[in-house]
Amino acid sequence: MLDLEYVSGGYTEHPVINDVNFSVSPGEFFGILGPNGSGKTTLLKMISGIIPCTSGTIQLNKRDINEFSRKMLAKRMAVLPQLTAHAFAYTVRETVALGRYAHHQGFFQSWTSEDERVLQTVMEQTNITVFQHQTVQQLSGGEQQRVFLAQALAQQPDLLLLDEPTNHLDLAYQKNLLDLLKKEVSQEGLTVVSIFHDLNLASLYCDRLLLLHEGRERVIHTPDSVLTEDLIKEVYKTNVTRYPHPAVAKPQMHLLPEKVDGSARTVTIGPSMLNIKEAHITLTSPIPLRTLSSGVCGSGIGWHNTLVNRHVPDDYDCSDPEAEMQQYLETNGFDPAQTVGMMTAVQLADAAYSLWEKDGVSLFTVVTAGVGNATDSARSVGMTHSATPGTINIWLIINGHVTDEAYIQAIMTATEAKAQALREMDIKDKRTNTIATGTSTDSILVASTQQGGHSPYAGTATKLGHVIGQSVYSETKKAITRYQAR
Ligand SMILES: Nc1ncnc2c1ncn2[C@@H]1O[C@H](COP(=O)(O)OP(=O)(O)OP(=O)(O)O)[C@@H](O)[C@H]1O
Repeated sequence: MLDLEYVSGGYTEHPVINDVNFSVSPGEFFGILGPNGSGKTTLLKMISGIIPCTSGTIQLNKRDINEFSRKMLAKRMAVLPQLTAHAFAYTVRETVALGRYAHHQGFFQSWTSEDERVLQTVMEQTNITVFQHQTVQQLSGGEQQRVFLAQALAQQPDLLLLDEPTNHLDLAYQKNLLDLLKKEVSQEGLTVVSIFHDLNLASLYCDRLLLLHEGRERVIHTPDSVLTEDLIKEVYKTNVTRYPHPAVAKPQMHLLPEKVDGSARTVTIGPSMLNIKEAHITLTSPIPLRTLSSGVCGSGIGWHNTLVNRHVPDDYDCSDPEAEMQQYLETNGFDPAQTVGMMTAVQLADAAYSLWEKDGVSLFTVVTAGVGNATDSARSVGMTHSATPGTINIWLIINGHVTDEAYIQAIMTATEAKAQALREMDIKDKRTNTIATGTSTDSILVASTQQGGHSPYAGTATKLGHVIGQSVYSETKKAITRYQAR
């Protein structure tokens, strides 16, 4: 529906836009990205006909935009400009009603019931009906933005051009506006071409992205292909880290701030930070640790500075252990937002721990172990619960910088070492009478300071993996021996 071929142009004899080519299909949400001054607004002005091309062609529905009268173009294409100071004192209703002008035959055509229906619909969609009798200049920046979007929607265009539509909008209205546009795109066939500064919003909402660099197209593709660390670093000249959105299959880019405060000091997590009491073992780190855990609280991936392994009675039974644990942490002065919390019925005085420093690896390993619920994972039938305590909780805190792969391999290596300790100690699944591989309620945490030495991998072929395997094997055996002696 929109085709640009070798488009160049700008404000002076030196073009801002150079040889840009792309096509947008009907019903597509197309995003334009690029650093300040890369030519995004200039390109949008050229598409809307405000600035002429010095070379190349812009076609709308296979017709050159220069062949359209202003009014004909306004019926097909609406523009939501970057918000500027609006001095005029029209009411909100009057401002939105101006959007219907393109649909009127002559200047004096009377207001029709269809005009009124569209006006009411777009004011409701943008949530501005309550302001309709106020003047635009009485509104906040975000409210004004919604009024001008309503005006653009009132034009009922096929193509909507937007210049940073979420500028001035709070979080909820950013989402509302983009959800509304997406709905118009997918249900009504509207085509949207929008400039974005927020790469993550562009990733979430756009079907394809054009990345402009110094007035030229650097790449046009899906968010997955455009939002790569290398491309963004090259074009925006800043370091970013790419991560998947936790709930949507779209990439998200995270800025990496310079370390300018005391967080740059190197910390070694070790036994001096461990506090073993009858009720709980805690480890308090002076810096947040990057954690991956199966704890009751703080599970999954996160950053936490407190680790808690709490003693519960053997008959502990609770319908909502997460809420109960949260309550426990708060009551005992821990901030649940910064804490990974686990539980065990074993006596915490029997915990085994050591700081392992070997081959350039520094690892603090803490294990509490009971084997009352020992289970052979190859033959398990689900939760088993005996009268004796039976959980193995393992903490691995790496004094170093590790990758996501290394976190996963660390869990794998630790689990293998735990299974080997159980095998050598002849710990059996009581139900099957086969060697146990763990217990039915085991938990694990891998944490790292993300400072110092870098370990990309933690499988058994690596130095880190070697130390993880040895330490888990050895501390698990020690903890089980103490448990059995009790
Ligand atoms: N009216 C104008 N007259 C002359 N030059 C202009 C005009 N408007 C913009 N420019 C120049 O054109 C270049 C591109 O500007 P443009 O506004 O298109 O960039 P942009 O990518 O939209 O930037 P931003 O992200 O800052 O909004 C800049 O170098 C700018 O100085």
